[in-house]
Amino acid sequence: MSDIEEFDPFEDLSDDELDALLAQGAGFDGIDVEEAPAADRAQGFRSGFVALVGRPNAGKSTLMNACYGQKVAITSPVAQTTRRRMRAVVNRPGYQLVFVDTPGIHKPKDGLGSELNRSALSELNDVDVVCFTLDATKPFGRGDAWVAERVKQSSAHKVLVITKADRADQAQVMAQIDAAREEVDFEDVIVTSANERFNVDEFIDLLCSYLPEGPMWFPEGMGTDTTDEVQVAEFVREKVLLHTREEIPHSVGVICDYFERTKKVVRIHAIIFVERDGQKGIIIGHKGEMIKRIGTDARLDLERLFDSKVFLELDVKVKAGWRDDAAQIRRFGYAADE
Ligand SMILES: Nc1nc2c(ncn2[C@@H]2O[C@H](COP(=O)(O)OP(=O)(O)OP(=O)(O)O)[C@@H](O)[C@H]2O)c(=O)[nH]1
Repeated sequence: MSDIEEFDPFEDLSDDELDALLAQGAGFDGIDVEEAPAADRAQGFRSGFVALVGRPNAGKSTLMNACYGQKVAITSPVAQTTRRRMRAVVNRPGYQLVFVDTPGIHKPKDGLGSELNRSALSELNDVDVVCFTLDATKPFGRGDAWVAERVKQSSAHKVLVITKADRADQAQVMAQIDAAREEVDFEDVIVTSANERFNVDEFIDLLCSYLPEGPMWFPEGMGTDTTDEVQVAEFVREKVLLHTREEIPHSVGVICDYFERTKKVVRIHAIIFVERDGQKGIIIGHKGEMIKRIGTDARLDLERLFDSKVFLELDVKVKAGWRDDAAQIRRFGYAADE
């Protein structure tokens, strides 16, 4: 066994050691926006934060990626894919928009679910614009009304964003708009399809029109404040979500505990945590086929992301009941105040 394989942040490290590791960026968001470098800008520069909120699966992450022009947040058909507030910076001449993708707001079934809700709701008053994302293909339900009620209480500008218009007819879209408008007095409504890039640029222009005068929060060229280790953990988790079914996706947490970039190659080690031995067996698969598939798919994505050859090594470990354990949720980086 190599040193890397023996490394387990949950079992071998004290809390202090783990904190020191995390401070270096292992698995967690790195930059505090408050301390982000603010470049001097000519007067009239406008900037601000835009939160995408809505039910799980509404298409928030896909829309943010489309606005950014590259994959920064993972997406999947599995509800509650997003567990971290991911930020993506979009620059336009005279403007800087910082998108904040939030976890889908839902009725929580465990500690993790409650934490995800807290994380999403905490953004509502911390941003300049709140975008209520509403899936055009699903009828407006009680869950949507609940989210709408929270949006209504936000002091930010409010925009209704209908998503997945490519899969809905006009009557469905109109019904969604009418239902949402019954709940909230939106300042604007826009119908989009991230998949077909329909109204994506128009959406960005619309958001820019709401931005207050402000500094450049992130230097040009910095697209996200997410660390390499967080990107790795998220991309690996996405492949688990895409290749597994039923309870597995919700039981999985991933941490990247080794990341080394040289001129020629990126070497990575990540651990996939599940809650039960049976789940570990499913992730590994018959003769290791499943873990191999997850690893290959994640590696291909990471090679694109880092524009480099990547060596990715994965381990699978069991951490029973982590979703109801606040300390573990925090260690994965899924806590609301991360
Ligand atoms: N047809 C179509 N599908 C879309 C579009 N946008 C998103 N989807 C699909 O909808 C599903 C959910 O998308 P996500 O972007 O992960 O949704 P989310 O709101 O971030 O979900 P959570 O992480 O659960 O909060 C995925 O299967 C996407 O491919 C779109 O414009 N058109």
